[in-house]
Order: sequence, then C-alpha cells, then structure tokens
Amino acid sequence: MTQAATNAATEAVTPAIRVRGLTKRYGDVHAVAGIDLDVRQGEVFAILGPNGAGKSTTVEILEGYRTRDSGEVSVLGSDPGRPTRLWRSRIGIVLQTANDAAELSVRETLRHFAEYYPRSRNVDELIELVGLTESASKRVRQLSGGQRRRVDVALGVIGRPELLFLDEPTTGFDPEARRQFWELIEGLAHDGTTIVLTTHYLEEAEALADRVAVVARGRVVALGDPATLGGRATAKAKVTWSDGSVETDTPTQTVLELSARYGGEVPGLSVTRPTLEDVYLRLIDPA
Ligand SMILES: Nc1ncnc2c1ncn2[C@@H]1O[C@H](COP(=O)(O)OP(=O)(O)OP(=O)(O)O)[C@@H](O)[C@H]1O
Repeated sequence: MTQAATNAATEAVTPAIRVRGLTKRYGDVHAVAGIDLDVRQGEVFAILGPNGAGKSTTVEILEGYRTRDSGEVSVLGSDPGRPTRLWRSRIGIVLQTANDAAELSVRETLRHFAEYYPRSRNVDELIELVGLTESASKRVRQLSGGQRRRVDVALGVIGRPELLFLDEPTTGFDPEARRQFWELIEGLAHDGTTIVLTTHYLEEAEALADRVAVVARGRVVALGDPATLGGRATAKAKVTWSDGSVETDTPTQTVLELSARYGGEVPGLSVTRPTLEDVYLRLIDPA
C-alpha cells in the first residue's frame, strides 16, 4: 500500500473518542465551555492544563461517570451518557486515588478483579508486566506509593481494555519509578491500547504522548504533537556561548560563524528552542 493509501485508510478508521461542543456547568462555574477533541485509535493522547481547567470533568464524562450539559460525545462508538456493561468492559480506568483492597496480597487482589472480565489477562503475566513479581505475595497495604500505582495500572488493564484512561498516573513518583512507569505505558501503547492521560508533568506528556491537548478555562487552547506545539519547532533558537547569546532563525549559520571566529570549538556552546513548559505557560496565561 502506498503511504497516501495508508494515510487514507487510517483516517477512515473511526476515532476512539470524538467530542464536539462539550459543555458542563456547576452552578455559575463553566467547568467545560465547548470542547472539541478526536482521539485516534492506538494513540497516546495527553490532556494538560492547570488546576481547575476542566480536565477531570471532561475525562469523567468520557468515562461515563459524569453527565454533560450539551455536546456530542462518542467513545468506542457509543455515547458514554448511556453506558452499557459491555462498553464498560472495553474501557480501563486508573483513577487518582489508590485502590483500597489493601488487606489482600497483590496476586489475590488481581485474581479477585480478573473474575469481573470476560477476557481477563493471566494474573501472573500481568504481575510481571507491571514489574511486581517480587512483591506479588505482599499485601497491597505494605507496598510503596509507586508499587501501589502499579497495582492500580494492573487493575486498569486486567480486562484487556481497548481504551485506557490514566488520571495523573505518576504523581509522587521518584524519577526512576517514573521512567519505569513510562516504559510500562509505552509497552501497552505498542500493543495497540489507546491511552488518554491527564498529567501535570510536561516531560511526561513529551515522553509519552503522540498528541497533546492543552486545556484552560474549559476550552482546548492548543492541540498537536508535543514537539511542535505552539510553534515550538519553528520558533527562534537561542544560541548561547561563553561570551554572549543571540536569538536567531538561522542557528546553524550562527554556529558556523562562531566556530570560524574561535577557530574550532565554541566555548560553552548551547542551542535551545522554547521548551514545552515555555509554550505551555504562554498558552495557559496568554496575557
Ligand atoms: N462536583 C463539582 N461541583 C462543583 N464544582 C465543581 C465540581 N467538580 C469540579 N468543579 C469545578 O469545575 C472546575 C473544573 O474542575 P476539574 O476538576 O474538571 O478541573 P481539573 O482540570 O481536573 O483540575 P485539577 O488539575 O486540579 O484536577 C473547577 O472550577 C472546579 O472547582
């Protein structure tokens, strides 16, 4: 198949999530004020935004746990406002709060929940997948925060969901645990699971997401590949060296000139473009 034909075939596939004109008010608060989104099948989609932006409200509507005021929403081809048991079994959810079946061991907890699903994963394979083999016999209560989070993820994917929602999955993780967790998520994505992730960590969105939606004041204020979001890739580069710095559209030329001036290595050279954080902070507070 040609690339064009592949692209056309991909676009013809129904998106995993389609949202048009979504709104939700709590009294006077317009928590969601007209959101449009498409999440493609098999992609990792991150929702970023400051506290109170409307992320959780949006995601809870998509999960079928919150009603909406208006707008069209389709998740795996169904309206989450009328969730069926079969539809729920196709979706995995990892909430912010850790599970509380804490007196059971990891293996017992997973065996218990595996019963609820028609095509659940093999429990020992799942324990291995989330990196808890060493702790399988420990009570969930005795695990560290990061290990508990792995149990949460295991519970989220035990029914082989086609679509997985992760709400701030690595809050409170140390950097190493976060990296390991990212590998786990990448593995799930590689196997074809569509993943919707809310996070406050920009580097997490950058590491994991194919596309990012920045939500502020109940609306999507930017949407796209994290590498190019908000014109990052084409913004002026900053060339810095020991004796100065300059912002330029042609950093390669600048470096060549500097190299000629110094007769080779340029002392203290760095070339940077706006980080995702720079772009994000501008987007959420454009003033
Ligand atoms: N059940 C509720 N009743 C009244 N107001 C609510 C309710 N839930 C959320 N809100 C308000 O709606 C707005 C959006 O909240 P939401 O939790 O969706 O934001 P968020 O982007 O998920 O924030 P955070 O990053 O802090 O989790 C906020 O102003 C919040 O106070």
